[in-house]
Amino acid sequence: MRLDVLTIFPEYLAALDVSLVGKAAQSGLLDVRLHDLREWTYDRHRTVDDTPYGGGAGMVMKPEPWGEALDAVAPPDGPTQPRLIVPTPAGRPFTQALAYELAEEPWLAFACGRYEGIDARVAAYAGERMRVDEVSIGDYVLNGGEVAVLVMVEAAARLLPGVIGNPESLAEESHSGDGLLEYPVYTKPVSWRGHDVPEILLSGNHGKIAEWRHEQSVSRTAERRPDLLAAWGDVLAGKGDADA
Ligand SMILES: Oc1ccccc1-c1ccno1
Repeated sequence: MRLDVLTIFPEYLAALDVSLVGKAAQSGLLDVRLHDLREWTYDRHRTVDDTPYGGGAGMVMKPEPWGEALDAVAPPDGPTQPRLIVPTPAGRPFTQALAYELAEEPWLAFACGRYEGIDARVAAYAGERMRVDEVSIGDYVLNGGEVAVLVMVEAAARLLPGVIGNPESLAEESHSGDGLLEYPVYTKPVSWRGHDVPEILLSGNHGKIAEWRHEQSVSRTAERRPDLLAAWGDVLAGKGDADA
């Protein structure tokens, strides 16, 4: 998978050089390319923003540098085009399902907006030749898209074959296939500062352990994410697909 990240803070993405994503890049599973948007500015101050049409506070990222950067990274006459992901609080929610989708893509490009956002014509222009998804990683506001890119790249890259040691562990994670939150986990020592490991986990009865873990997942989901259980309630009532 090729990953291009366009940003005015390429140093922010240095985290992509460490841990699992860094190892994947070193092993050739990922081809990570960082681009400083200011390479496509030509004035003395290397300006990337300007005041918003229609008034309002803050600044908007100018379309010209973005258009030239996208054309340089993904030439319009090139044989293939990337799927462009634009992190924004106004985007569709980033979910584990979308992470799996992105992990299937041969080429992803990420456009990191700052200020009040990127001139809307940039997504329209890119959409003339590539798939463009505006994506939010949650209902809160950041100063820029770089953090969101780190989140999405890690969530997708870890799903690539060969990136994590034991792919079986993917099946039991929160938001994995069954849509429930994962159960609590324990390791040695069996007793620690007055807290003991639940007896069932020491029983060796794998059927009972699986049952207990499922009960824990359901109770955690009901307590912390009743919205996920509601989705399952609809499925059980034959009203739809929990993954929708
Ligand atoms: O708050 C943001 C500012 C810029 C780019 C992205 C975001 C964001 C917030 C939540 N998901 O993405």
